[in-house]
Amino acid sequence: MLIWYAELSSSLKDIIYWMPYGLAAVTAMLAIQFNRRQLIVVVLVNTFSYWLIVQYLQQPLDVPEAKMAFTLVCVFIPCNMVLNLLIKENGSKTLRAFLHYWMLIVQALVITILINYLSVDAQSLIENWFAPRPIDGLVISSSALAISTLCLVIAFVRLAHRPTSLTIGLFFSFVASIFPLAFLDREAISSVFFSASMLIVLYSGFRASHELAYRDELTGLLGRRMLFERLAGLSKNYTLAMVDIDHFKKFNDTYGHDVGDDVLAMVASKLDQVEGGGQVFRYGGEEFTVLFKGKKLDHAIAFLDDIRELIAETPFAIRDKSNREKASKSARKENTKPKNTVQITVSIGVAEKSNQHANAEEVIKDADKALYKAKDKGRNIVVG
Ligand SMILES: Nc1nc2c(ncn2[C@@H]2O[C@H](COP(=O)(O)OP(=O)(O)OP(=O)(O)O)[C@@H](O)[C@H]2O)c(=O)[nH]1
Repeated sequence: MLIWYAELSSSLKDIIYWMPYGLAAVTAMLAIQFNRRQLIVVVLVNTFSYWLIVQYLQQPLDVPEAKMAFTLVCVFIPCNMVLNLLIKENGSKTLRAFLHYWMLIVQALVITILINYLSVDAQSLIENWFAPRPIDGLVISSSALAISTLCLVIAFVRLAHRPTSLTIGLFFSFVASIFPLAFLDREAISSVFFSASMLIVLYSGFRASHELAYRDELTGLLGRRMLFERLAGLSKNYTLAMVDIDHFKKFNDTYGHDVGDDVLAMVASKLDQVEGGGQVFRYGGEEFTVLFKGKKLDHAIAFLDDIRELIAETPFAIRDKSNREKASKSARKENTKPKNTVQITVSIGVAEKSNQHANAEEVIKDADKALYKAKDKGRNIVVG
């Protein structure tokens, strides 16, 4: 868009000018629908910043109000974007969410007042800190650059700590929003980059909602719904394995449901390391499915056996709760450390899609039959 902008018709230029507002409206509607405060905050930050740029920054930066607007927007965007990433998502209609919106509205009012009504002396005091002193052709000031860089580093650490679709989207929408600040002299740059920023959060909002519907919360694996969707798109040439944790009921009865959940998560993370092109799904309860697209039975069995062995060789640490309750305070400290370990094993039944299978359900049935055989044979084994 930026490359061809000069040659575009005036009506197309108008569309580009209004695009950030249009995308903001769409994102806001979806954010309310998805119940996501973080998306609404991005909409508010971007909409106000874009308005500020359009309103005050279409003139040379040495005009006092332009200088002040630029100074403030360079601090407003990074600080609010990083804060948004750091505050945990807890819905768009909670008290905390409304406080956050109000905080932004107050900031927007203060900024507008500062630009229009602050005395020249007070303005120059603020500008001494943040004024746009160009560095190497960039318009952004060194202090604004320092603030943006610090906020980007914090946002990146947050992203690395919890890389979900939404945090990835929030991070890159932040990058897209601060980018034009360094190149404000280019025509239409803010329209294009604020639009990009909105599109990124819009897309990540869709991704996050999609994952919510298709991902299993406990294990982080894709769920049964996604398995059947994937299977519907495959006609032939795949191998499918059903994986079941051995004696899991006994385990649950002995150590409790919470420890059982930990075991499920551990087995899921080990299974997810399967090689050879296997994709893992939580089928339900303590059963998992591994799908090998375009692979033969022997190929799948070899990789599944490796993963079965890996699970059997990984000791699972149990915290002894009952003893902890009886123990004295000092002893309690001791007991919070893993006390004993247990061995977890899985049995695996495998089936390859053939002409005799009319549909995916029949392949699953055959893999289930093989799984029963594995249990009969004494468990901790792969049967194909
Ligand atoms: N903690 C926990 N337990 C679950 C979950 N889903 C299913 N279970 C338990 O998994 C157990 C399944 O046990 P069974 O199907 O009887 O079989 P098993 O004890 O694993 O024995 P074999 O399969 O014959 O080796 C039941 O006790 C369920 O309550 C879950 O999400 N969390």
